[in-house]
Order: sequence, then structure tokens, then C-alpha cells
Amino acid sequence: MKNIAGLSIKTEQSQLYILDQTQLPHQQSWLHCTEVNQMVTMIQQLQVRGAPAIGMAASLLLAYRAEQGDSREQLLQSAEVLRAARPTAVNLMNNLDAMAAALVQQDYVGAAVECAEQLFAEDVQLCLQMAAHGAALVQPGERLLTHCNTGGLATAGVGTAFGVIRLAHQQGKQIQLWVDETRPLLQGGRLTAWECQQLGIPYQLICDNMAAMLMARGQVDRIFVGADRIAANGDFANKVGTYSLAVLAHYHRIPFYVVAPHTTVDPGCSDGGQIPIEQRPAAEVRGVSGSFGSVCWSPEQASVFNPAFDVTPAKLVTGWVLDSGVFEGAAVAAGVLTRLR
Ligand SMILES: CSC[C@H]1O[C@H](OP(=O)(O)O)[C@H](O)[C@@H]1O
Repeated sequence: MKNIAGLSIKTEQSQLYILDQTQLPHQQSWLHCTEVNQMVTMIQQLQVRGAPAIGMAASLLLAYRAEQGDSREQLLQSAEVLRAARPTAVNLMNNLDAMAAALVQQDYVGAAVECAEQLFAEDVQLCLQMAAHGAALVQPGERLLTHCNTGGLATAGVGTAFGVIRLAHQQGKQIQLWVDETRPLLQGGRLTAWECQQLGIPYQLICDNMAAMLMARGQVDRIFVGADRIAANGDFANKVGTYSLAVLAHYHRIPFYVVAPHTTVDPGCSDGGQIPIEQRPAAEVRGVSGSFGSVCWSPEQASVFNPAFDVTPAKLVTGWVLDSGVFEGAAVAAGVLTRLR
């Protein structure tokens, strides 16, 4: 396996390393990953996270196991174990489907390694294409808002929604960025803020419940969010809190865009009601933990509802920024998303 250098995933001398995102922004800790169950834990604990990144980590782990001499049968079984790690991000399933197709070839070791490397390289390019299409929508001086983390930490490349924002900044458009902290796991406050610091993007961190006031004050010009799975009709699942942003944007007539590669579209889901939504541990809502320590601020017996994602209906979306272009309501209603692959 050749050397690969992503912001949160890298291979060196055929060994796989994952940047532990639960320790960011205060600690950069690279974890050496060699085992399937270890990768499952990393995905489930969001040490590696983000729809494309999850898929890349899983496929590269399988390629590593192939080079270690695992049999075809072992590798196909490992792919099924990895597939069950998290249910919503369809990129995980798509990557594992591609790896399974490679594993039936006679030289399954070489095919698995080549497939994993190609998937990574493809996502790098898809990110650049999404960024170009999306940044063209951004007018000079706009105040943008984003939710969760959709940058290099969540992908193999520059990101999805954050890749758009990053390129608009690099194009000198003088954008300002509102960053939703994104409770409960704070992907915005910890990870997007960290990526903004690395890139010199002017941002202000807000609690999720402050977005409405900013929109009411006319201080948000455009919203870009990512996606974990897009249904055939354009409904999409994304980090919980996205739906409320979309409703607010609709009410305040603010352009609202979802940014994702075509590998996040699931033609098998006719609408958002068919997207499986991951339910996560109660402890994540009762308190918080990370490199800064941990604290539980709720009664330990507090009953908790903790869906990792919510579904935004297509009717609330201004446009879908994909690697092949920007699509608006009529095209999506006509089924364009199902003809992209
Ligand atoms: C570029 S996809 C990022 C996508 O994944 C995040 O979820 P999680 O942090 O739970 O993996 C969030 O939904 C982002 O939009």
C-alpha cells in the first residue's frame, strides 16, 4: 500500500494511522490501526468520523488486512463487521461494496489495495470539484454559516461544505463564517474551529441555539451543510440540528445548500423516511468528555434522546452542490440524483 496523506487518515510504510478526532483541538494523537475490531471502535467512538472519512478508513483497513495475509473469506467477513459500525453514512456501505467487488478477483490482495487507494484519490478529486461549484455561488463579503464538521477531517480531501467555504476564502471573497458548535459532540466547536484556525478563515463560534437570532438580524447570507446520506428525492440526513437550520433558513429566505459527493447519494432510499438514523449513547448528552477531561452536568439517571442525525426534506433545500454541479429543486424532483453515478 502506497503512502497516503489525509488530514485525519494516513498510511506510511503500509501501516494505517488515524488522527483521533476526539482529542482535537488540544491534542493531535495518531492511532496505529491494525485490526478490524479496533477500526469498528474508532468509527463508533468518532475517533474517525465524517461520511467519506469513515468509508476511507474502513476500506484502507481492509486493504491493510489483505496485505497481512487474511484470506478472501476472512476479508469478506471483516467487511460485514465494518459495515455494521455506523448505520447512516452511506459512504461506508458504498466503499465496502467496492472492496467486496475487488475481493472476488483472483489477485484479491492487489485488487483490494488498488481499490482502497482509488477510493481515496477519487474523494480528493470530488472534494475539489464540489468546492469549485459551491464557491462560485458565494458573493464577496458574504456571511456564511455551517453546521458540524465537513472539512479535511471528515473526508479524504478539502471537505464538502467546508471545502466550499475554504475555497471561497482562498479566492479572496472576504467571507465571514458562523460556526455552529454542534451539540452534543461539538464537531463544530472543536473540529471546524480547529480547521478554520489552521487555514486563517475568519470565524465566530456560536451555540446551535443562536443561529436563529443571527438570521433574524440579517447576519447570515448563505448556509452550507454536509450530508451523510441523500435519498433519491433529495431529502437528506445530516448531523442533528441541520433540519432546524433548514426550517429557519426557509423562514428567513436564506439560501440553504447541501454539499456532498455523488457517493453520498443512495438511490436505494426513495425518500428521507427510509434513511436509518443512528441512536447514540446517553452519556454524550448528559455531559461531555475529551482531551480536556470529562464532566456530567445532568442527573446520571436522566433519560436521554440522542439521534446522531436528522432528516431535512428536499423542499427546504435551495440547491444540492455535488461534484458534477449544482442542482436545484426541479432537477432533483425530476430524479437527477439517481442518474449521477
Ligand atoms: C463530509 S460528511 C460530514 C458529516 O458527517 C458528520 O457526522 P459525524 O460527525 O457523526 O460523522 C456530519 O453529519 C457531517 O455533515
